[in-house]
Amino acid sequence: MEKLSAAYGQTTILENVSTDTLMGGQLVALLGPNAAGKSTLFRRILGHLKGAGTVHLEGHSKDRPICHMPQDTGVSAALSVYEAVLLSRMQGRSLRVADEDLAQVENTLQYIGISALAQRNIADLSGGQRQLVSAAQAIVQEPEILLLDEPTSALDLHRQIDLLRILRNLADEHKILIILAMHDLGHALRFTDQAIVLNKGTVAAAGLTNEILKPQLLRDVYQVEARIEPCQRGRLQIIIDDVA
Ligand SMILES: Nc1ncnc2c1ncn2[C@@H]1O[C@H](COP(=O)(O)OP(=O)(O)OP(=O)(O)O)[C@@H](O)[C@H]1O
Repeated sequence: MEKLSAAYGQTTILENVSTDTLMGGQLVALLGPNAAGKSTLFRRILGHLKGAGTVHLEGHSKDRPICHMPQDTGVSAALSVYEAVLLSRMQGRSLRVADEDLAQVENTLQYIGISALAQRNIADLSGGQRQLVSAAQAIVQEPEILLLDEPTSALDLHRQIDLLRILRNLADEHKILIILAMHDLGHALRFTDQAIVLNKGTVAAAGLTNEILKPQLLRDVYQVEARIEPCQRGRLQIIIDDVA
């Protein structure tokens, strides 16, 4: 990303957002307070919003390499989970459904742990179940770049960890670049290798997650007094002492 900007009407939201080259195999946390511009940056990367700057995309092998899971996973269609995931798989492809497509839908439902929901109507699911279906709808497309907007916000603790492990695995084994807008800095420390911190539409910090998440940054960006210390098992933990 090179000097990206974006605006809604006359209101500038993103200014001069640049990053180092992001690579397949990385799980990148896109962090920052509410309204910092995370979802807007996804829209700008996808080209849904125009603005100055350039997104350079190199080395991809598909016509549609990027897949996006939006924050709002509201549903309107009366579809089963299986149909919804298959429909996502077929986006931008020929209308003929091949055996491979059906197999990929089944594999993805199993991978995400929602095979038992396959025949349920998506409108009847709980918020967390729906969020897992949305993740499946993105993953089933086998993208090379995956932009996920707070994909664990409706999940219980166990399923948050499950999904983050799945994403880590997708990045490691399938060399997908995954950018994950998220608020849980502990999860960011544990699962992601890189982080981009947005604050008021500009990049406050970017680099290795465990190098940039420091007390000073948490103070400046989140107005929180915190320490980052290893637990007995050596994992970095964020300990909040106070909020301004
Ligand atoms: N469609 C829109 N029209 C006008 N302003 C918008 C629109 N979408 C977002 N904004 C504004 O742009 C700013 C950035 O919003 P954005 O959704 O990108 O933030 P975010 O970092 O994803 O926030 P959150 O963590 O709360 O999801 C906010 O001030 C928001 O009100």
